[in-house]
Amino acid sequence: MSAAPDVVRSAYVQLAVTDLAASRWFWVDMLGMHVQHEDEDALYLRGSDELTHHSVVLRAAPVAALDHLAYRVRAPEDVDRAERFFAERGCPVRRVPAGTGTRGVGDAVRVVDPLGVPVEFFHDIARGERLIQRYDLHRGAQIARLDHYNICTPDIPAAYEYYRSLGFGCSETIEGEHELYAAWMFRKPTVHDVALTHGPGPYLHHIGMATHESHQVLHTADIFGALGKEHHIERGPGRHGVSNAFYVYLRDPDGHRVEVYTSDYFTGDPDYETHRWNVHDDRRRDFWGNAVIESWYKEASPVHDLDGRLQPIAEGNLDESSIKVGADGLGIVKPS
Ligand SMILES: O=S(=O)(O)c1ccc(O)c(O)c1
Ligand SMILES: [Fe+2]
Repeated sequence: MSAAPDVVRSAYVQLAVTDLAASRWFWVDMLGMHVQHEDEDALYLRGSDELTHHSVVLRAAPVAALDHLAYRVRAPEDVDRAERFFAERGCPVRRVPAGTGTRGVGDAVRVVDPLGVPVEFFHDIARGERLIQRYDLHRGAQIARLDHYNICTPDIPAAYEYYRSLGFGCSETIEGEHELYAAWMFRKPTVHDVALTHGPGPYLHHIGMATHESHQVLHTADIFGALGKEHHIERGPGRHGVSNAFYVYLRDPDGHRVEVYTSDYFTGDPDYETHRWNVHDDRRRDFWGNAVIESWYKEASPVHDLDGRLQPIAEGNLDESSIKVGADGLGIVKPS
């Protein structure tokens, strides 16, 4: 088997959205992302810390779905490695030469990975102006950068092994007596580039966008409330057990879930050890034991194949939301 591509980080997501103007209001006016390019077909957005062309592409389409996730790889040769790695595993693979794929991105390869998720691997990408200290342009949620993806898949152990084969570390897990319910996997030295959530899939559960400060997470909730748009707030604000991050979950106009997320921790030492949570610990999902709204477990975005067709869904065999533990808030009996 060929060597895995050297993945640097989760780099951008392309979402199909049904109303570009409504999406622009949510992602630009409310989240404060910067427009690198826009036309009648798509918006190319980035956070204030991001020096590459975009981290979110919103493509006008009749049906809302995930077009693809994208990982940046360390060198151009890693695009070739990715093509070989996935072809050898029998995955659908399509080379996307520079100028034929997503605006701003160079030579790339797109695959449907073993979990059924459409993923692009690229190295070359156009640069954007340095906005890190353009505080005059920071607004709304003041999103700094894309931090992670969260995907729903019915076989977490298999998904864990797949991402380990790509060289990802595992920062934290949620485990039952015999079951693995969730895992957080990283290449960049933070808690995750991708989280694996048990459930029917493949689905995109959410995109995690990082801010620098917890007050920006609180401000995000306040501005949605101030505008009478509180229905876009789904869960939180709160403090995660897993990752220790401060968070609020939003739903965009198409229902795509976005987490505004800050203050997780460093995972870059070679001997980092996975932190394991028991599924019966009601601090795992919310460190203060707050309930997790059922929609957070039950709703997610469908994903496309390489031709833009919706992928079939496989059912899962575990249901964490059925665990009668404080943090899930579903008919919960608090421990005495
Ligand atoms: O709810 S969890 O504490 O499991 C959690 C941790 C980190 C995340 O990014 C997340 O979306 C959810
Ligand atoms: Fe997240």
